[in-house]
Amino acid sequence: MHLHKLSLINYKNFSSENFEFDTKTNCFVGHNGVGKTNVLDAIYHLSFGKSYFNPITSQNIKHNEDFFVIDGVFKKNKKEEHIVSSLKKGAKKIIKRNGKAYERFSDHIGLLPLVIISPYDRDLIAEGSVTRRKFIDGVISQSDKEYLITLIKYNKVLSQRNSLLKYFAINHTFDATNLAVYNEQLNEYGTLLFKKRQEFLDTFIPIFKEQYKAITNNTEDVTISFESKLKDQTLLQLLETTVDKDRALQYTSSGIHKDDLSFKINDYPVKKFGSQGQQKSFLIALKFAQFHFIKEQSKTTPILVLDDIFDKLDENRVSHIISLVDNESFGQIFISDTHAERTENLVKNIHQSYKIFKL
Ligand SMILES: Nc1ncnc2c1ncn2[C@@H]1O[C@H](COP(=O)(O)OP(=O)(O)OP(=O)(O)O)[C@@H](O)[C@H]1O
Repeated sequence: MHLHKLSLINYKNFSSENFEFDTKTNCFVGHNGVGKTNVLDAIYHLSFGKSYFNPITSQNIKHNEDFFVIDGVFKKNKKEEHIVSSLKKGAKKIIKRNGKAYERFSDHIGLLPLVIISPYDRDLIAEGSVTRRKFIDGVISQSDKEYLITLIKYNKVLSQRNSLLKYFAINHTFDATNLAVYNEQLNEYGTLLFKKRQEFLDTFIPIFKEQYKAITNNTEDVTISFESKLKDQTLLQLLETTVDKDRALQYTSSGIHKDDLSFKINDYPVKKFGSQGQQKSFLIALKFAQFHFIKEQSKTTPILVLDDIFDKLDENRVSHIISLVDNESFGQIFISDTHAERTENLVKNIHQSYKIFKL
Protein backbone atom coordinates (compact mmCIF):
# COMPACT_ATOMS: atom_id res chain seq x y z
CA MET A 1 0.00 0.00 0.00
CA HIS A 2 1.23 3.52 -0.68
CA LEU A 3 0.10 7.12 -0.93
CA HIS A 4 0.39 8.19 -4.54
CA LYS A 5 -0.81 11.81 -4.50
CA LEU A 6 -1.65 14.41 -1.90
CA SER A 7 -3.32 17.81 -2.35
CA LEU A 8 -3.74 20.33 0.42
CA ILE A 9 -5.94 23.40 0.42
CA ASN A 10 -5.80 25.78 3.41
CA TYR A 11 -4.34 23.10 5.64
CA LYS A 12 -2.30 24.73 8.42
CA ASN A 13 0.38 26.88 6.71
CA PHE A 14 -0.38 25.59 3.17
CA SER A 15 -2.72 27.52 0.83
CA SER A 16 -2.55 25.12 -2.07
CA GLU A 17 0.04 22.38 -2.51
CA ASN A 18 0.24 19.20 -4.57
CA PHE A 19 2.61 16.27 -4.12
CA GLU A 20 3.22 13.14 -6.13
CA PHE A 21 5.09 10.57 -4.06
CA ASP A 22 7.63 7.85 -4.57
CA THR A 23 6.29 4.42 -3.72
CA LYS A 24 9.19 3.96 -1.28
CA THR A 25 10.97 6.86 0.44
CA ASN A 26 9.88 10.50 0.54
CA CYS A 27 11.65 13.25 2.45
CA PHE A 28 10.55 16.74 3.31
CA VAL A 29 13.42 19.08 4.01
CA GLY A 30 13.50 22.74 4.93
CA HIS A 31 14.07 25.18 7.75
CA ASN A 32 12.20 25.10 11.03
CA GLY A 33 8.59 26.09 10.67
CA VAL A 34 8.23 25.67 6.88
CA GLY A 35 5.56 23.01 7.29
CA LYS A 36 7.38 19.66 7.10
CA THR A 37 5.48 18.28 10.08
CA ASN A 38 2.25 19.72 8.69
CA VAL A 39 2.52 17.60 5.52
CA LEU A 40 3.24 14.50 7.62
CA ASP A 41 0.25 15.39 9.78
CA ALA A 42 -1.98 15.68 6.70
CA ILE A 43 -0.90 12.15 5.70
CA TYR A 44 -1.67 10.94 9.24
CA HIS A 45 -5.06 12.68 8.98
CA LEU A 46 -5.96 10.68 5.86
CA SER A 47 -5.28 7.48 7.75
CA PHE A 48 -6.90 8.34 11.11
CA GLY A 49 -9.41 11.03 10.17
CA LYS A 50 -7.76 13.53 12.51
CA SER A 51 -4.52 15.34 13.23
CA TYR A 52 -1.82 13.66 15.30
CA PHE A 53 -0.62 16.96 16.72
CA ASN A 54 -3.73 19.09 17.13
CA PRO A 55 -6.92 17.22 17.96
CA ILE A 56 -9.02 20.40 17.61
CA THR A 57 -9.63 19.95 13.90
CA SER A 58 -10.92 23.49 13.31
CA GLN A 59 -7.52 24.84 14.39
CA ASN A 60 -5.97 23.03 11.43
CA ILE A 61 -7.73 25.40 8.99
CA LYS A 62 -5.20 27.93 7.71
CA HIS A 63 -5.42 31.19 9.64
CA ASN A 64 -7.92 33.64 8.12
CA GLU A 65 -9.52 30.97 5.90
CA ASP A 66 -12.74 29.16 6.54
CA PHE A 67 -12.19 25.62 5.28
CA PHE A 68 -9.54 23.01 4.54
CA VAL A 69 -9.37 20.05 2.19
CA ILE A 70 -6.92 17.16 2.39
CA ASP A 71 -7.16 14.98 -0.70
CA GLY A 72 -5.14 11.78 -1.05
CA VAL A 73 -4.99 8.98 -3.57
CA PHE A 74 -3.68 5.69 -2.16
CA LYS A 75 -3.00 2.44 -3.94
CA LYS A 76 -3.83 -0.68 -1.98
CA ASN A 77 -4.02 -4.20 -3.37
CA LYS A 78 -3.85 -2.72 -6.89
CA LYS A 79 -6.98 -0.66 -6.20
CA GLU A 80 -7.19 3.10 -5.84
CA GLU A 81 -8.49 4.49 -2.54
CA HIS A 82 -9.41 8.15 -2.87
CA ILE A 83 -9.77 9.76 0.57
CA VAL A 84 -10.90 13.34 1.08
CA SER A 85 -11.21 14.99 4.47
CA SER A 86 -12.68 18.47 4.59
CA LEU A 87 -13.85 20.87 7.20
CA LYS A 88 -15.73 24.13 6.87
CA LYS A 89 -15.75 26.42 9.92
CA GLY A 90 -18.88 25.85 11.96
CA ALA A 91 -19.79 22.66 10.09
CA LYS A 92 -19.04 18.99 10.73
CA LYS A 93 -15.94 17.38 9.28
CA ILE A 94 -16.63 15.18 6.27
CA ILE A 95 -14.48 12.22 5.29
CA LYS A 96 -15.16 10.59 1.95
CA ARG A 97 -13.85 7.31 0.63
CA ASN A 98 -14.10 7.05 -3.16
CA GLY A 99 -16.73 9.78 -3.24
CA LYS A 100 -18.93 8.40 -0.45
CA ALA A 101 -19.05 10.10 2.95
CA TYR A 102 -18.57 7.90 6.01
CA GLU A 103 -21.45 7.82 8.44
CA ARG A 104 -19.10 6.75 11.24
CA PHE A 105 -15.45 7.85 11.12
CA SER A 106 -14.53 4.69 13.01
CA ASP A 107 -15.35 2.71 9.84
CA HIS A 108 -12.30 4.30 8.24
CA ILE A 109 -9.80 3.25 10.93
CA GLY A 110 -7.59 0.39 9.81
CA LEU A 111 -8.17 0.82 6.07
CA LEU A 112 -4.85 2.61 5.57
CA PRO A 113 -2.57 1.63 8.47
CA LEU A 114 0.14 4.09 9.44
CA VAL A 115 2.74 4.36 12.19
CA ILE A 116 4.22 7.71 13.14
CA ILE A 117 7.44 8.29 15.09
CA SER A 118 7.65 11.86 16.32
CA PRO A 119 9.29 13.90 19.09
CA TYR A 120 5.91 13.92 20.85
CA ASP A 121 6.29 10.18 21.51
CA ARG A 122 8.20 11.09 24.64
CA ASP A 123 4.81 11.78 26.22
CA LEU A 124 4.36 7.99 26.30
CA ILE A 125 7.03 7.83 28.98
CA ALA A 126 6.75 11.25 30.56
CA GLU A 127 3.01 11.82 30.75
CA GLY A 128 0.10 10.18 32.53
CA SER A 129 -1.60 6.87 31.83
CA VAL A 130 -4.03 8.32 29.27
CA THR A 131 -1.28 8.58 26.61
CA ARG A 132 -0.33 4.92 27.14
CA ARG A 133 -3.96 3.79 26.92
CA LYS A 134 -4.34 5.81 23.72
CA PHE A 135 -1.28 4.01 22.38
CA ILE A 136 -2.73 0.58 23.17
CA ASP A 137 -6.14 1.56 21.79
CA GLY A 138 -4.59 3.02 18.65
CA VAL A 139 -2.54 -0.09 17.89
CA ILE A 140 -5.34 -2.59 18.49
CA SER A 141 -7.98 -0.52 16.70
CA GLN A 142 -6.03 -0.51 13.46
CA SER A 143 -6.50 -4.24 13.11
CA ASP A 144 -9.52 -5.06 15.30
CA LYS A 145 -12.83 -3.39 14.44
CA GLU A 146 -14.69 -5.09 17.31
CA TYR A 147 -12.24 -3.56 19.78
CA LEU A 148 -12.80 -0.04 18.46
CA ILE A 149 -16.59 -0.37 18.38
CA THR A 150 -16.64 -1.79 21.93
CA LEU A 151 -14.34 0.97 23.15
CA ILE A 152 -16.68 3.62 21.74
CA LYS A 153 -19.63 1.91 23.48
CA TYR A 154 -17.70 1.64 26.76
CA ASN A 155 -16.80 5.34 26.69
CA LYS A 156 -20.41 6.29 25.98
CA VAL A 157 -21.75 4.27 28.93
CA LEU A 158 -18.94 5.60 31.13
CA SER A 159 -19.94 9.15 30.39
CA GLN A 160 -23.62 8.31 31.05
CA ARG A 161 -22.68 6.72 34.39
CA ASN A 162 -20.64 9.79 35.30
CA SER A 163 -23.59 12.05 34.47
CA LEU A 164 -25.82 9.91 36.70
CA LEU A 165 -23.34 10.16 39.59
CA LYS A 166 -23.36 13.95 39.18
CA TYR A 167 -27.14 13.95 39.10
CA PHE A 168 -27.23 11.95 42.36
CA ALA A 169 -24.91 14.45 44.04
CA ILE A 170 -26.70 17.56 42.83
CA ASN A 171 -30.13 16.22 43.76
CA HIS A 172 -29.02 14.48 46.97
CA THR A 173 -30.51 11.24 45.77
CA PHE A 174 -29.41 7.72 44.91
CA ASP A 175 -30.90 4.92 42.84
CA ALA A 176 -28.95 1.66 42.96
CA THR A 177 -31.10 0.00 40.26
CA ASN A 178 -30.39 2.78 37.83
CA LEU A 179 -26.67 2.60 38.47
CA ALA A 180 -26.69 -1.19 38.16
CA VAL A 181 -27.83 -0.92 34.53
CA TYR A 182 -24.67 1.01 33.69
CA ASN A 183 -22.51 -1.32 35.81
CA GLU A 184 -23.75 -4.31 33.80
CA GLN A 185 -23.02 -2.63 30.50
CA LEU A 186 -19.57 -1.40 31.57
CA ASN A 187 -18.83 -4.91 32.80
CA GLU A 188 -19.80 -6.46 29.46
CA TYR A 189 -17.76 -4.04 27.30
CA GLY A 190 -14.92 -3.63 29.80
CA THR A 191 -14.36 -7.36 30.19
CA LEU A 192 -14.01 -7.79 26.43
CA LEU A 193 -11.63 -4.82 26.15
CA PHE A 194 -9.54 -6.07 29.07
CA LYS A 195 -9.26 -9.51 27.48
CA LYS A 196 -8.29 -8.04 24.14
CA ARG A 197 -5.69 -5.76 25.75
CA GLN A 198 -4.18 -8.74 27.51
CA GLU A 199 -4.10 -10.81 24.34
CA PHE A 200 -2.58 -7.89 22.45
CA LEU A 201 0.20 -7.46 25.02
CA ASP A 202 0.98 -11.17 25.01
CA THR A 203 1.88 -10.85 21.33
CA PHE A 204 3.21 -7.30 21.39
CA ILE A 205 5.69 -7.46 24.28
CA PRO A 206 7.96 -10.14 22.73
CA ILE A 207 8.04 -8.13 19.47
CA PHE A 208 8.94 -5.03 21.46
CA LYS A 209 11.79 -6.81 23.26
CA GLU A 210 13.17 -8.04 19.97
CA GLN A 211 13.05 -4.54 18.51
CA TYR A 212 14.75 -2.98 21.54
CA LYS A 213 17.54 -5.53 21.28
CA ALA A 214 18.01 -4.85 17.59
CA ILE A 215 18.08 -1.07 18.12
CA THR A 216 20.49 -1.02 21.05
CA ASN A 217 22.61 -4.06 20.29
CA ASN A 218 22.65 -4.96 23.97
CA THR A 219 21.07 -7.28 26.43
CA GLU A 220 19.39 -4.91 28.86
CA ASP A 221 16.27 -6.45 30.28
CA VAL A 222 13.37 -4.32 29.11
CA THR A 223 9.87 -5.00 30.34
CA ILE A 224 6.40 -3.74 29.74
CA SER A 225 3.80 -4.80 32.25
CA PHE A 226 0.09 -4.36 32.11
CA GLU A 227 -1.44 -2.74 35.17
CA SER A 228 -5.14 -3.37 35.54
CA LYS A 229 -7.35 -3.94 38.54
CA LEU A 230 -9.33 -6.37 36.41
CA LYS A 231 -6.56 -8.91 36.84
CA ASP A 232 -7.89 -9.77 40.32
CA GLN A 233 -11.62 -9.22 40.04
CA THR A 234 -14.41 -8.63 37.55
CA LEU A 235 -15.34 -5.11 36.60
CA LEU A 236 -18.76 -5.66 38.15
CA GLN A 237 -17.18 -6.52 41.52
CA LEU A 238 -14.88 -3.54 41.21
CA LEU A 239 -17.71 -1.11 40.45
CA GLU A 240 -19.68 -2.44 43.39
CA THR A 241 -16.80 -1.97 45.84
CA THR A 242 -16.05 1.58 44.69
CA VAL A 243 -19.61 2.85 44.63
CA ASP A 244 -19.26 5.10 47.70
CA LYS A 245 -16.03 6.57 46.39
CA ASP A 246 -17.61 7.16 42.96
CA ARG A 247 -20.58 8.93 44.53
CA ALA A 248 -18.24 11.20 46.49
CA LEU A 249 -16.05 11.92 43.46
CA GLN A 250 -19.02 12.14 41.07
CA TYR A 251 -17.22 10.05 38.49
CA THR A 252 -16.31 6.41 37.88
CA SER A 253 -12.99 5.85 39.59
CA SER A 254 -12.32 2.31 38.40
CA GLY A 255 -12.48 0.39 35.16
CA ILE A 256 -10.48 -0.24 32.04
CA HIS A 257 -10.22 3.55 31.60
CA LYS A 258 -7.67 3.39 34.45
CA ASP A 259 -5.46 0.63 32.98
CA ASP A 260 -1.81 1.51 32.46
CA LEU A 261 1.50 0.15 31.22
CA SER A 262 4.65 0.16 33.28
CA PHE A 263 7.93 0.51 31.36
CA LYS A 264 11.14 -0.75 32.97
CA ILE A 265 14.78 -1.31 32.06
CA ASN A 266 16.66 -3.75 34.30
CA ASP A 267 13.75 -3.54 36.72
CA TYR A 268 13.87 0.24 37.13
CA PRO A 269 11.20 2.60 35.76
CA VAL A 270 12.34 4.10 32.46
CA LYS A 271 10.79 7.46 33.33
CA LYS A 272 12.88 7.98 36.46
CA PHE A 273 16.05 6.01 35.79
CA GLY A 274 16.37 5.64 32.02
CA SER A 275 19.01 7.79 30.33
CA GLN A 276 17.83 10.01 27.50
CA GLY A 277 19.32 7.59 24.97
CA GLN A 278 17.62 4.61 26.63
CA GLN A 279 14.29 6.44 26.67
CA LYS A 280 14.61 7.30 23.00
CA SER A 281 15.52 3.73 22.06
CA PHE A 282 12.62 2.49 24.17
CA LEU A 283 10.20 4.73 22.28
CA ILE A 284 11.50 3.77 18.86
CA ALA A 285 11.28 0.09 19.81
CA LEU A 286 7.66 0.65 20.87
CA LYS A 287 6.86 2.23 17.52
CA PHE A 288 8.71 -0.37 15.46
CA ALA A 289 6.90 -3.07 17.42
CA GLN A 290 3.64 -1.30 16.64
CA PHE A 291 4.61 -1.38 12.96
CA HIS A 292 5.36 -5.10 12.95
CA PHE A 293 2.30 -5.96 15.01
CA ILE A 294 -0.10 -4.08 12.71
CA LYS A 295 1.60 -5.50 9.64
CA GLU A 296 1.17 -9.03 10.94
CA GLN A 297 -2.43 -8.59 12.07
CA SER A 298 -3.78 -6.59 9.15
CA LYS A 299 -1.65 -8.25 6.46
CA THR A 300 -0.94 -4.74 5.15
CA THR A 301 2.40 -2.96 5.39
CA PRO A 302 1.73 0.31 7.22
CA ILE A 303 3.06 3.61 5.96
CA LEU A 304 5.92 4.70 8.23
CA VAL A 305 6.20 8.39 9.11
CA LEU A 306 9.41 9.59 10.74
CA ASP A 307 9.04 13.17 11.94
CA ASP A 308 12.21 14.98 12.90
CA ILE A 309 14.06 11.74 13.49
CA PHE A 310 17.36 13.51 14.30
CA ASP A 311 15.63 15.24 17.17
CA LYS A 312 15.63 11.91 18.92
CA LEU A 313 19.06 10.50 18.23
CA ASP A 314 22.54 11.31 17.01
CA GLU A 315 23.55 10.57 13.44
CA ASN A 316 25.17 7.19 14.19
CA ARG A 317 22.13 5.93 16.03
CA VAL A 318 19.86 7.12 13.23
CA SER A 319 22.04 5.35 10.63
CA HIS A 320 21.84 2.18 12.68
CA ILE A 321 18.06 2.46 12.94
CA ILE A 322 17.75 3.22 9.26
CA SER A 323 19.75 0.08 8.58
CA LEU A 324 16.98 -1.79 10.39
CA VAL A 325 14.44 -0.08 8.16
CA ASP A 326 16.54 -1.03 5.16
CA ASN A 327 14.81 -4.23 4.30
CA GLU A 328 11.80 -5.47 2.51
CA SER A 329 9.60 -5.57 5.59
CA PHE A 330 9.07 -1.82 5.29
CA GLY A 331 6.94 -0.18 2.61
CA GLN A 332 6.45 3.51 1.97
CA ILE A 333 8.28 5.89 4.28
CA PHE A 334 7.96 9.65 4.87
CA ILE A 335 10.77 11.50 6.63
CA SER A 336 11.21 15.11 7.69
CA ASP A 337 14.51 16.82 8.48
CA THR A 338 16.06 20.25 8.41
CA HIS A 339 19.30 19.21 6.59
CA ALA A 340 18.88 18.23 2.93
CA GLU A 341 22.34 16.69 2.57
CA ARG A 342 22.15 14.67 5.78
CA THR A 343 18.75 13.33 4.77
CA GLU A 344 19.84 12.41 1.26
CA ASN A 345 22.89 10.52 2.53
CA LEU A 346 20.66 8.64 4.89
CA VAL A 347 17.81 7.74 2.57
CA LYS A 348 20.12 6.49 -0.15
CA ASN A 349 20.68 3.59 2.22
CA ILE A 350 17.02 2.78 2.68
CA HIS A 351 15.70 2.23 -0.82
CA GLN A 352 17.18 3.03 -4.14
CA SER A 353 14.09 4.93 -5.10
CA TYR A 354 13.35 8.11 -3.19
CA LYS A 355 12.11 11.66 -3.64
CA ILE A 356 13.17 14.77 -1.77
CA PHE A 357 10.74 17.65 -1.42
CA LYS A 358 12.33 20.97 -0.52
CA LEU A 359 9.77 23.09 1.31
N1 LIG B 1 -3.85 26.76 11.30
C1 LIG B 1 -2.70 27.27 10.86
N2 LIG B 1 -2.69 28.29 9.94
C2 LIG B 1 -1.54 28.80 9.50
N3 LIG B 1 -0.32 28.38 9.89
C3 LIG B 1 -0.26 27.38 10.78
C4 LIG B 1 -1.44 26.77 11.31
N4 LIG B 1 -1.08 25.80 12.17
C5 LIG B 1 0.28 25.79 12.19
N5 LIG B 1 0.77 26.74 11.35
C6 LIG B 1 2.16 27.11 11.09
O1 LIG B 1 2.88 25.97 10.63
C7 LIG B 1 4.24 26.19 10.97
C8 LIG B 1 4.82 24.95 11.61
O2 LIG B 1 4.92 24.00 10.68
P1 LIG B 1 5.62 22.62 11.01
O3 LIG B 1 5.44 22.24 12.42
O4 LIG B 1 5.15 21.70 9.95
O5 LIG B 1 7.13 23.05 10.79
P2 LIG B 1 8.38 22.15 10.52
O6 LIG B 1 8.85 22.45 9.14
O7 LIG B 1 8.09 20.73 10.83
O8 LIG B 1 9.36 22.76 11.56
P3 LIG B 1 10.43 22.08 12.58
O9 LIG B 1 11.62 21.76 11.73
O10 LIG B 1 10.68 23.20 13.53
O11 LIG B 1 9.77 20.89 13.20
C9 LIG B 1 4.32 27.30 11.97
O12 LIG B 1 4.89 28.42 11.34
C10 LIG B 1 2.88 27.53 12.35
O13 LIG B 1 2.62 28.86 12.64
